[in-house]
Amino acid sequence: MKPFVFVNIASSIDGKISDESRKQVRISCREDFQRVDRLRAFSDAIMVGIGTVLSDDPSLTVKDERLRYERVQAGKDENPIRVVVDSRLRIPLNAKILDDRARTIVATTEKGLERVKLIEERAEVVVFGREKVDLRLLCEYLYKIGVRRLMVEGGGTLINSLLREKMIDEFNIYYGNMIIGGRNSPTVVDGESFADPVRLELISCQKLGEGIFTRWRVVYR
Ligand SMILES: NC(=O)C1=CN([C@@H]2O[C@H](COP(=O)(O)OP(=O)(O)OC[C@H]3O[C@@H](n4cnc5c(N)ncnc54)[C@H](O)[C@@H]3O)[C@@H](O)[C@H]2O)C=CC1
Ligand SMILES: Nc1nc(O)c(N)c(N[C@@H]2O[C@H](COP(=O)(O)O)[C@@H](O)[C@H]2O)n1
Repeated sequence: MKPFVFVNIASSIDGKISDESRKQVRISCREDFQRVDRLRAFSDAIMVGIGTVLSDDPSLTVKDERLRYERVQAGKDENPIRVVVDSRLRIPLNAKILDDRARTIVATTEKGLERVKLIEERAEVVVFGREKVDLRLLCEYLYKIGVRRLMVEGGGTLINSLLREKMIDEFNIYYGNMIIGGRNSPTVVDGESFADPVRLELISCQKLGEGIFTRWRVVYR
């Protein structure tokens, strides 16, 4: 069994999620950040790859105090669980994601065992796989500990692997009113191309702020 897995990501019109510096680019408008905050609040866990942690140093917390309050009223923690996929435990000890604002799970492999003790002082460490984190096992584990809605916020490398494993149920993509360009700028799905393109079904499409918010169901064949 696995959680319902959905991606939420902000893209430029040319499909880029950052520029060639790989630093965080503000693509979403105010309305979209509010939408993302609600989505976070209604998720049980939020997952990112270590590339995103090293580039953006995200906190992955719910920003709106009222939404955190509503979670507590519903018997949940203030913030969803944060999950980092990090094969070699490269996560910096001062990463915001390791602060005490939310429970954090760092998923690693047998290649990441050297730093386990250090990280375990700040987060739960789980080991699935030898070279890359086994995402299927990780998702099964998350389901076992009660995660039913898993929000994946990127980046493109992690999303590619999850798609190959047929783990993603839905994409929520906000297209901001900009072109970023750059052959080496990260995209929504990076890494190797698919021999047979992954097919999607459009669920909805709406103007939001200055951009477009789209939802897509993944159709695996
Ligand atoms: N615009 C947006 O909404 C967002 C943009 N970004 C951008 O994306 C970029 C980071 O993306 P990436 O470099 O692609 O890194 P990523 O966040 O996808 O992490 C990939 C890394 O995770 C590790 N990993 C472990 N097991 C893995 C597995 N089974 N499959 C895949 N990866 C595995 C590997 O070290 C791999 O290099 C940054 O520039 C960031 O700003 C990231 C999130 C959202
Ligand atoms: N929704 C959205 N729009 C953008 O324009 C973005 N650049 C991102 N980036 C994602 O948000 C994370 C930062 O989260 P915190 O504000 O630190 O909680 C970042 O790591 C990306 O995953 N998202």
